Amino acid sequence: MGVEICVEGLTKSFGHQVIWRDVSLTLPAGEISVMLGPSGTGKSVFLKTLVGLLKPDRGSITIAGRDITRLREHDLYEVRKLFGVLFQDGALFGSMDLYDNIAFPLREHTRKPESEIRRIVLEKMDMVGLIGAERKLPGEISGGMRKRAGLARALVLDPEIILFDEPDSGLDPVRVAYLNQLIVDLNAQINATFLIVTHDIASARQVPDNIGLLFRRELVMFGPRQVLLDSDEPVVGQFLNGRMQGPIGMAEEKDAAQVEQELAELGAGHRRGPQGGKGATGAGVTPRLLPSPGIVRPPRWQDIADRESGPRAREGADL
Ligand SMILES: Nc1ncnc2c1ncn2[C@@H]1O[C@H](COP(=O)(O)OP(=O)(O)OP(=O)(O)O)[C@@H](O)[C@H]1O
Repeated sequence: MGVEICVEGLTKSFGHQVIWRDVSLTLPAGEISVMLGPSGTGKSVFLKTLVGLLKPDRGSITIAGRDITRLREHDLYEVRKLFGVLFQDGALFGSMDLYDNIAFPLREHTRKPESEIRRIVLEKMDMVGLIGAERKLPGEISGGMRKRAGLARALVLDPEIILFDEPDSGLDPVRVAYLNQLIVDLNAQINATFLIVTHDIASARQVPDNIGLLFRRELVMFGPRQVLLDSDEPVVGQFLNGRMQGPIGMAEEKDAAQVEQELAELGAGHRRGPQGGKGATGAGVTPRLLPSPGIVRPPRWQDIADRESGPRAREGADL
């Protein structure tokens, strides 16, 4: 059913470099959340901290009633079994075919017989559309297929939580669209809690229930998708519209006077970026990507479908 992750007052530094401080948020059980932020703001560090690979300096991460920042290695090992992680490149073993790659966690962490392993591997390969590619090596397939293989491997231990580190990196827009649909479909089918780190604005607008944004060593905002898409917070608007105008600069943060001038110009209707315009919503709130027809949807999807087809959504569509 997925478990809730409750993060409170989390701070992480490497030496004197503070990565982020006082991060608090709750990833609701079974929902999809996306974490955004400019490069280097510590999104990957956040994922690694959630799974217990990095220790925070302060704060707590409560999963299934236990603060994992205080667990000993042995107990942490048990908690990690709740997680599936999709790394950026799929993190497949190059010398193993896809079948053996996907079977690896089952052979490593369980005592299941090969017949049961075969059933599970083929089931997960089917879920991600890879049936027939069992004997391919990672080097022989496309980047999109490698991601799907990595996803199948993340699924074999039936995780309650799946973390995705930039699942769309290196994929063309069509492959990203297919992967997004797969993510939404999987979430509806297995009902696990998903957290996705991405730079892809279109994905961030359509896929999640919740969006968070890390900037200037803080979590600027975390909340329901529509709240962030409607937000007047300059950095949120800049990021979700991919604009140059706003607090985020090319290599580093801009000074306050420059930001103020840019935002004033933007407010006065001076369009300079590809999607210049005021507010995060720009051309209305992007509709939510729904699970494919035929997939039995958990109850929250009905609420989303009703909301998306309600009067407000129609107003947005008329703009
Ligand atoms: N093990 C480590 N030791 C020291 N510094 C680290 C370590 N891991 C990450 N960092 C630093 O933490 C900062 C944040 O890195 P991270 O990879 O989490 O950023 P990110 O937001 O995921 O970036 P991107 O969007 O470019 O992938 C960087 O300055 C990085 O150099």
